[in-house]
Amino acid sequence: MYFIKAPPGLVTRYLWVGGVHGLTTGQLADLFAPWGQPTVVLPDHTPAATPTPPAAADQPPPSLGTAGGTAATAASGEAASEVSAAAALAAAAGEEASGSGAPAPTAAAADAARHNGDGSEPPLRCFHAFLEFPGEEHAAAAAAAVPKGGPWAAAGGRKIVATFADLRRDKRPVPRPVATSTQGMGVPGLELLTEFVSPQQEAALLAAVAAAEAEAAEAAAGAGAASCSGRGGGGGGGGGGGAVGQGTGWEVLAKRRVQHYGYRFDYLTRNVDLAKPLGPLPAWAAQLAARIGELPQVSMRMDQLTVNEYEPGVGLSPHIDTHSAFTGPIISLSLGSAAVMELRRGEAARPLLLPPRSLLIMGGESRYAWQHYIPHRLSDVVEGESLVRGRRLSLTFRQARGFACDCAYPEFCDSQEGVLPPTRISLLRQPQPQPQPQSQQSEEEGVGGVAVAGGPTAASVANGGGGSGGGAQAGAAPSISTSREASGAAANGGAAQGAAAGAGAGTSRGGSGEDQQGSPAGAGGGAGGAGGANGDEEGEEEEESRLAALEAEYVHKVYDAIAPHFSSTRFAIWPRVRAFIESLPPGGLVADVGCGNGKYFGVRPDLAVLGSDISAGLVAVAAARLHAPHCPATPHLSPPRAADALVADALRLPYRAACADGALCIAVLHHLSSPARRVRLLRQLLRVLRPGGRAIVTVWATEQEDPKKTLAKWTRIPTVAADGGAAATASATAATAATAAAAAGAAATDRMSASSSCTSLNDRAATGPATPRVDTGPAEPAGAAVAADAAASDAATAEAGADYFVPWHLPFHRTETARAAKAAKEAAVAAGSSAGGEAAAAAPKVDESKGAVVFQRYYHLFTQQELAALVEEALAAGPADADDTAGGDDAGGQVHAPGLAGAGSGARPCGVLEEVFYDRSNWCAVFRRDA
Ligand SMILES: O=C(O)CCC(=O)C(=O)O
Ligand SMILES: [Fe+2]
Repeated sequence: MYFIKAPPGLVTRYLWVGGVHGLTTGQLADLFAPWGQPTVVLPDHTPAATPTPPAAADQPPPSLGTAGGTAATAASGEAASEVSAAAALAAAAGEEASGSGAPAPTAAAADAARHNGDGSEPPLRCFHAFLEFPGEEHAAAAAAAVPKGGPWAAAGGRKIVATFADLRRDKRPVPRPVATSTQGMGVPGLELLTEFVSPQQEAALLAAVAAAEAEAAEAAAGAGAASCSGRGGGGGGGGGGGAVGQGTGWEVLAKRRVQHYGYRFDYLTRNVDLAKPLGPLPAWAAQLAARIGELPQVSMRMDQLTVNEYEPGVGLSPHIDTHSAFTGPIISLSLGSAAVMELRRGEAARPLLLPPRSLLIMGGESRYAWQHYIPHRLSDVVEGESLVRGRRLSLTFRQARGFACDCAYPEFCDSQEGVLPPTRISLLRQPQPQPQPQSQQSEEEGVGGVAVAGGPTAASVANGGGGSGGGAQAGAAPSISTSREASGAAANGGAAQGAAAGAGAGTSRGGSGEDQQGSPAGAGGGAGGAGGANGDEEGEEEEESRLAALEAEYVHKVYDAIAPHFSSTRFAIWPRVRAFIESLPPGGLVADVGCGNGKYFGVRPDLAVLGSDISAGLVAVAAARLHAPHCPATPHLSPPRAADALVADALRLPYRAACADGALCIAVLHHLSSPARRVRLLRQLLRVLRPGGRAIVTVWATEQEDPKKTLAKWTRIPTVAADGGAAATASATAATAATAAAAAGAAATDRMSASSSCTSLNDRAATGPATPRVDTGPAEPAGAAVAADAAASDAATAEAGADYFVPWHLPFHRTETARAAKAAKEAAVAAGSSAGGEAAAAAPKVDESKGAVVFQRYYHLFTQQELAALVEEALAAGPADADDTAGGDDAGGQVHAPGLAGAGSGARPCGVLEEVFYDRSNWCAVFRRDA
C-alpha cells in the first residue's frame, strides 16, 4: 500500500502534508485533531504511527514552535511521492526542503527515528507524511484550514502544505512472508485448523455444492416460483416458503459465483434480509455447521452459509464482513485449492496460506477490525515455492444478527458511530435518476407500503409545494432575483406573511425596519393581521411558484444529480441527533423528514422510522439501507419493517396528523427559500407530531466554525424571498426574544468552539412549564444568564441570516460517481450551449481544472435567534392543517388559534421550544408539541 498525491480536484480522506520535519507523529496528529483524529502514516510504510507516548521528562519532543519554517514551500506540481521509502524521502527533501540544510533522511533513519529507546517519540526526519482521516469531509476541512503559502500559527509558525492523497494498494510487489499457521501472526482471534475435513468429505461437499443449482431450480419449480435461476444476481430472496434445504443456486458476481443458504447475502447492502429466510440449511451444510458450531472457539449456531467459487486468478476485495449483518466469528472452509488470504489492519498486512480442507476461524478482533483479502493471483509464493492456484471453493459460515453490533471497534462498525460508507458496488448500482414526469417518479420510487398511496404526495414532488396544480412552472428559468427586484411579489408575499404572523403570533413583524436587505416586506408585515389574507393572491402564488422553482433547481435537482456521491460523504451519526433519538420514548414512531440516505434509521432498534425526502436519488439510497436493517429485534419472526422511505415533499407530508412521537429534520430547513416556507415546514412537523411528541431541527449557522473555508468559498446572494428580509427574528415575541436571547447568551460563549454547546431554555427563561431536559451537554457556562438578559433586549434587532450558493463538486473521474458525473457533465455542456440567460446560469458548470461538475445549492444560513423565532412562530401558529397543500401560505386562514397575541397577552402556543444549541456550525432546535 502506498500513497500518491491526488490529482487536482480529487477529494479523498487522505492528506499529503509537507513540512512535517521535526514534528513528532503525535504532534502532527494533534495539529490536525480538530478535523477528526487522523492516523499518521509515514512515507516508508512501516506500520502506522502509534499514539504519541508520553514524552520522557528529560527529553521532551520539540515544541511545535521550535522548528518553524524549515520545510515545505509549496505543494504545487507533481510531487514524486510514490513511495519507495528512500526515493520518496530523497525526492521530498529535494523538492520541498531546499534551503533547510537538513540532510536527506534515509528510510533507515526514519525508521530508527520512530521510537527512541526510552519510549519517547523523536521528531520526524522525513519531510512529508500522510494523514488518514475518518472521512473526506474531515480531510477537506483540514486541508482547508491549512494556510496557503504562509506560516501557520497553530503549527508554531511553520509552513505546512496539505493536498489530498490517494491510497493505492499493491502496485509494487512487496515480498511478505506468507504464514502457514496463525500462531505468531499477530492477528488476534484468528485461528486456522488444518485438515478439518477429510479428502472424502471434501469430495462429497464439492459434489453437494455442484448439485445445488439443480436442486434450487427444482425446489423453485416445486414451489411454483417462476423465477429462481439465481443467475444474474437478482434472484434469491425466496421468502422462506420453499423446500427444505433450498439455496439460491449459483449467483454470478463480477468475478466469481456464489451460493447462499439460510439467508441470501446482498452485495448491494452488504447485509442479509432477516425477514426473508431461505429456509433451513441443507443436510450436508447443516451437519458441517453443527460441527463447527460445537467448536469451543465458536460455540454458536451458524445459520447462514455463503459458498464462494474462485477460478484461478480470482480473489476477493479487502473487506470486513458487515458487523450489523453477522454476529460472532466468521468461519471459512477451503475446498479444492489453496489460496493466500491477507489480513489487514491499518498498515499491517499479514498473509496466511489457506490449504484445502482447512478451516479458518475469524473471531474477535480479526473478525471485527481486520479486513480479509484474497489477492487476484494465479499463484502464491509460500516459503519460496510457487503454489499454482486451482479452482477453490470456500464455505463461509456465519450467524445472521438480529440486533445492533456493539463491538469494541466502532470505527469499523456500521451499527456504531463510524458507520462505514457504502461500498463502491453499492454506489455503482444506485439507480441514476431518470428525467421523467415527477408525479410518476414519486409513485414509482415510493418504496414500501407506508403512506405512499393516495394523498397529495405524489403530485407534489415536482412542485416543491409550489402551487396546487399549477406546478413548478418547469419551463420557467429559475430566478434568483432579489427581493428588491421582485418588489411586486414582495409586497404581496410580505402581506401574506404578515397575515400568518399577525394572526398566529401577534408578532412584531412591523419592526422589520432592521431588514438589511431593504426588503419591502416590512410593508406587508405592517399590514399584519387578517389584512394580509386579503392580499393579492395571484401575487402570492407567483411568489410561491418562483421560490418553489428556485428550490427545484438549486436544491432538488442538485441532490438528485449528486445523490450517490453526496450519500457517500454522509454517514457520521451526529452525537446530538443521536442523543435526541435516544431521548424518545420506547417503541415510538419517528418521522425523518429530509432523511437523505437514511443514516439515522438504525440508531434505535425499537423505533419505527418513516423517512421521506424530496430527492428520489437519495431515497433510493435510503431504501437500499432498508434491506440492511440494523434494527429488527426479533430476527426470525419476520418483523415488520422498522423503517421505510418515500419520496415526499416536506411541505406536504403524506402522514396522518399526530402520528409521530418524534420528528427529525436534519439539514433541510436551510434549503427552503423563504421564512413563510420554513414556517410551513415546521408546522408540518407539528402536525405530524402527537401531543407530547418532540422534534429536532438543525440548520447551517451563519456562525461557521471556519468561515474562511466555508463562507469565503460560498457565494453570498441577495435574499431570494421577497419577505426574506423580514426573517423571523423580527417576529420574535417578547417570549421569543427572551428564549432566543437566553440561548444566544449561552451559545455565544462557545459557539465558535468545536464542541457542542447547548442551552436548555427552560432553565434560563421561564417561558413555560418545566419540561424534561434533553440536553446532555456541558453545564451552562457561568454568566450565561447575564448574557441572556443583555441579549434579550437585543433580540428585536437580531440579524437575520443570509442566503448563499454553496458549491458541490461532483468529481468525474471517481469510479463510484463516474456515471452520475458523466450525465451531469453532458447536461452541463448542453445547458451551457443551448440555453441562454438564467437557465444557463442555473446549470451546473464543468470545471476541468478541478475535474468536477460544479453544482450550486441554495442555502439560507441562520442566526440562532432566527431559528428560535421561527420555531416560536410555528408553535404560535399551530400545526399545519391537513390540507395545507396550496402553494401560497394562506396561514391566515389556517391558524388554529386565531388572534393570538404575543406572550404578554395570553398567547397559547401549541408547544414549547425546549432548547436551541450550537453544534459544529449548525443551529439546532428541539421543540415539543403539547396540544
Ligand atoms: O473465500 C473465503 O475464504 C472468504 C469469503 C469471504 O470473506 C466472504 O464471503 O465474505
Ligand atoms: Fe468475508
